[in-house]
Amino acid sequence: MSSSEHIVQMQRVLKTYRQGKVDVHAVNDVSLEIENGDFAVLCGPSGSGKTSILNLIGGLDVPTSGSVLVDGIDLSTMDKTELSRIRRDRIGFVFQAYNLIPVMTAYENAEFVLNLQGVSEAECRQRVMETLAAVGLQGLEHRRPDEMSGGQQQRVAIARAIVTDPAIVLADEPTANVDSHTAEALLDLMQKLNREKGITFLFSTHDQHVMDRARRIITLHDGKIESDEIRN
Ligand SMILES: Nc1ncnc2c1ncn2[C@@H]1O[C@H](COP(=O)(O)OP(=O)(O)OP(=O)(O)O)[C@@H](O)[C@H]1O
Repeated sequence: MSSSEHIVQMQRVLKTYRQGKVDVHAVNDVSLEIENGDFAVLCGPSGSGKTSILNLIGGLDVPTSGSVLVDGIDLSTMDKTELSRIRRDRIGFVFQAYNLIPVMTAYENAEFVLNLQGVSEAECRQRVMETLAAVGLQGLEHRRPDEMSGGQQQRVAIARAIVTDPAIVLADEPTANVDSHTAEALLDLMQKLNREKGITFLFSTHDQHVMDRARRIITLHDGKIESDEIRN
């Protein structure tokens, strides 16, 4: 398989954190490739390295050694400005705690990054309205986060993550703060976006609902890949 079919390539990645006098290998010599268009899950016990891996792929953290390529770009060769541009333009993030800007409406939260990218007002409007409709928020554009349910807020977060047409969406426990009915609806939405728009999703989760939907389940233990199952 050529590298262009891999949206993520991690080669012999080590991430070591110093905790007091002890070195913790949060990611311990992990090599991992994620295919373009995949719907993949990182699972494993608490502390096994799921968030650390997402942070490395998302350019929020740098490896102690080894390399991380996203969409063919070696993140270690990027300076801070280039890295924040890659994060802004090529990677969508969805977090457990939604991380919306509280004083902004759903529309403004989804629009924010497009403004940073310098997209024209007319194009912004079209893309934001289309994306909010795609995540089922038509008519709620003017609501602020505190006027929406947890599930609706997470839909705004998903809209914000996909409105820029990223290479990959990294979702760190996206269903952890919603009830199981809402979790299923959010997963329906993300699966639809994956199927219809070809957006690659990589999740970290403890949630069986998420694992049940995954095309690939990568299980971590003590910073290492314990098993890697591809399902049809
Ligand atoms: N910033 C940090 N400083 C020190 N140690 C860290 C840091 N981030 C993570 N660790 C350690 O690295 C290991 C892996 O943590 P990580 O958060 O990646 O695990 P996780 O699988 O996402 O856990 P959880 O399911 O609880 O979110 C843990 O031992 C954790 O304590």
